[in-house]
Amino acid sequence: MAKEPVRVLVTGAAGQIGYALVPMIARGVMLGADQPVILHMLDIPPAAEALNGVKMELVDAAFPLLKGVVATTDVVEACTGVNIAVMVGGFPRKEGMERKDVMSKNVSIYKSQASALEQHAAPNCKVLVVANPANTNALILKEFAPSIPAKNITCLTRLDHNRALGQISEKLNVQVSDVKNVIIWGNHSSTQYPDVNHATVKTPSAEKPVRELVKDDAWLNGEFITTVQQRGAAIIKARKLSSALSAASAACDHIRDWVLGTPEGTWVSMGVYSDGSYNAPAGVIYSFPVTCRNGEWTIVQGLVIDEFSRKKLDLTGAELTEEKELAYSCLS
Ligand SMILES: NC(=O)c1ccc[n+]([C@@H]2O[C@H](COP(=O)([O-])OP(=O)(O)OC[C@H]3O[C@@H](n4cnc5c(N)ncnc54)[C@H](O)[C@@H]3O)[C@@H](O)[C@H]2O)c1
Ligand SMILES: O=C(O)C[C@H](O)C(=O)O
Repeated sequence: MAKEPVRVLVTGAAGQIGYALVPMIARGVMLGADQPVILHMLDIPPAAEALNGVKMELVDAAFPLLKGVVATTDVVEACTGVNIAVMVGGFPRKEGMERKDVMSKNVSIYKSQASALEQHAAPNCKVLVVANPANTNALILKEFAPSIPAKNITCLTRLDHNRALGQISEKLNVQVSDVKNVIIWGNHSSTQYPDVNHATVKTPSAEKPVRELVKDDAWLNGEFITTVQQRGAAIIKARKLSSALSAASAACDHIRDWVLGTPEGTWVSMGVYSDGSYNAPAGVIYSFPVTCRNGEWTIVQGLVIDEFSRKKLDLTGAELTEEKELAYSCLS
């Protein structure tokens, strides 16, 4: 029997991530090749015409899984009945700006959209915040939507996770699909800590630790980390626009693994409401290694954190605490 369609909201759908993301969702990349979807697309009035153009293209693409499209500038209409909300709407970072610089513009959007989601989304709606500052926008959304369970509100650090996999794959000249269990700790910002201490590569004989294969701790503790931390800025410099296709693809990976589960023996990175695991600050949205099963994520526990890593986990945690304060000062 055919499955009931799932309603997926994409805010900022007329923007560049939106343009890459909505066809992926309509093709089944996010929820599976047998899962019909109804797309809800929200943007602001100046983008209404462009949004309608995206809707026209979705119709023209004749996606078999796409059972309906709502394209609107009305936040209530956009949020009504949605099962999944991918929050991309906001102002992107331009060259030379830190993600914090876009804070005041974006947190107020997340405060008001929190209420709309709380009141109108389907029960148990899963929320992924992509727009920067992603962790803090997600935190504000959580704080101003108190009836949505905290476990349902996440932010995107899967792009950073995938970037780390990509760097290791390039360095070792192995397939990216053979690399797993990197971790992004903390903030989706230049203080994030891409950690390979538990990462492995599938080789013809066995799964081997990344450190053993790379045999270059100076690179792993230096250039590798800064490359991943600065990748967003490098893309902006090269494209004069922030990453879009990789961000859209990572958003699909994030939701797919959350809903359908992570493969056995594999974890992924998600920004989730911190319970203080690994002595990260509690009460911020912090990126942890997680596994997912039955639509729920669980933080992987018991990983050994060495002294080098400890400092980096603390640094990115301190930035999130500071961002939280800044966000509240922007809102007051
Ligand atoms: N977390 C990540 O890994 C990651 C990666 C890439 C980009 N980003 C962030 O994602 C966001 C979107 O990037 P983009 O390149 O698509 O930007 P964009 O400017 O192309 O698109 C953003 C869209 O949001 C719309 N918008 C603005 N305010 C809105 C509101 N109140 N409600 C609904 N829509 C609204 C704009 O009109 C625009 O169409 C930015 O904040 C960017 O920094 C995050
Ligand atoms: O760096 C940015 O602002 C864009 C995005 O967050 C990215 O990581 O590509």
